Amino acid sequence: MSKLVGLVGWRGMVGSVLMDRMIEEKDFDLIEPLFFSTSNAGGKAPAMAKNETTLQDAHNIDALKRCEIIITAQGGDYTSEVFPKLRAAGWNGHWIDAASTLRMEKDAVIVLDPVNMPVIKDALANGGKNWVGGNCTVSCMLMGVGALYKAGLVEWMSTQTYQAASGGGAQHMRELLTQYGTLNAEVKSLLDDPKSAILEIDRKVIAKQRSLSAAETANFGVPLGGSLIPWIDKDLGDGMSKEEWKGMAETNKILGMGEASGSAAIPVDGFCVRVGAMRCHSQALTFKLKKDVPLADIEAMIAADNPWAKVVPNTREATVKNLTPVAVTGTMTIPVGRIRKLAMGPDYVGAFTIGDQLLWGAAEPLRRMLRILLGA
Ligand SMILES: NC(=O)C1=CN([C@@H]2O[C@H](COP(=O)(O)OP(=O)(O)OC[C@H]3O[C@@H](n4cnc5c(N)ncnc54)[C@H](OP(=O)(O)O)[C@@H]3O)[C@@H](O)[C@H]2O)C=CC1
Ligand SMILES: N[C@@H](CC(=O)OP(=O)(O)O)C(=O)O
Repeated sequence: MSKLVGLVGWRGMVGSVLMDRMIEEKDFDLIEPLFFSTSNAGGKAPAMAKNETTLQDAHNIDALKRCEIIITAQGGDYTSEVFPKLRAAGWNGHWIDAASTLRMEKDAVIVLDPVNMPVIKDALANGGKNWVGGNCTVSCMLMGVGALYKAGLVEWMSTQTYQAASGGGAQHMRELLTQYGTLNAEVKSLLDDPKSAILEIDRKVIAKQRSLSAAETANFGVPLGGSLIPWIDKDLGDGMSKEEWKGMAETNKILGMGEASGSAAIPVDGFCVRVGAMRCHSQALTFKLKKDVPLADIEAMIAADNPWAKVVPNTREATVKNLTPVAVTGTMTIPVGRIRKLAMGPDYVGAFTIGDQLLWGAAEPLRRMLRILLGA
């Protein structure tokens, strides 16, 4: 008989991408899904439901306890509230979670199996039950350049990110587009007139950006359309943003290095910046390698690492065609381009990589963990 798999958060943004991927990969053929809701218990479950066609209350511990596996993309508050109660009630099933809440717990594994299958297998063998998707920027980065870490070549890495609006959630994506629309409307008549002065357009745009209404900046707090925000997530009070902190903490935990394993952590640091892209996170990487490795070898390692990492030749033509959020959105491909030795010395390598933060950055590692648990 198929395992009963609870699905929580399936209609949210991450959850919807997860459902689409599960349908595409025929994951529902392998499970008996039980759909939960925090807002519509008793309502009709989506079409993927088989025998269990009524939405269950996502706060009902007895209903959750029926499941052998639970996948949640409902959010951190939900995890904080429900997970401890469920475990305290004696539930011993597998918990697969998109939220960051449990990520750094000792008994949780950050799942990204093309990169850390040995870590996952080891945890499974030791009775592991808690599986958490990684931070989107970290997961996309490791899908692209994980080969260099696996080969033990990285002495340190610096990241400069260009993160999409979707990282904040659906409302942030809407807000970005609304701001773009407002700015366009402000100068539409001047744009329509080819003879109008560009500095007049520029003056009107900046005046509008500086006077956007509170409603138009409710989510980001400041304008993002035509601007950028060099701070993502909480202020840790030591000059670092929480998103920047995750870079080193999660990279090392995923790889089974650092605190988790008793080995020295690889330093990873840089700046995380929100830009006006929709759902792809991009990042410029600087590596200090432990030795001088020929570029061709680096490219070959990256290309051979997993079926999704694709080396983009370091030419203008290939880069502008293949290495942009517009090219990557909605695809599983993780292009890695601009790979070149840097002026600082032969051990210094630069690269630029992009990933769809809702696919490899959120949904995909979860459904792949489900497959691992199902042995399929
Ligand atoms: N956004 C991102 O980029 C990433 C998010 N995550 C994590 O995933 C979790 C969920 O994020 P995200 O998907 O952005 O959250 P959403 O806000 O899109 O969805 C969360 C829940 O909100 C409820 N909801 C209320 N109104 C609506 C509506 N109009 N449409 C859809 N759902 C609605 C749904 O619960 P119900 O059906 O019970 O009412 C849904 O499951 C978070 O923990 C986040 O940290 C992880 C990686 C990336
Ligand atoms: N913080 C990410 C999105 C996200 O949900 O991250 P995390 O899963 O680490 O909380 C961003 O804003 O782009």
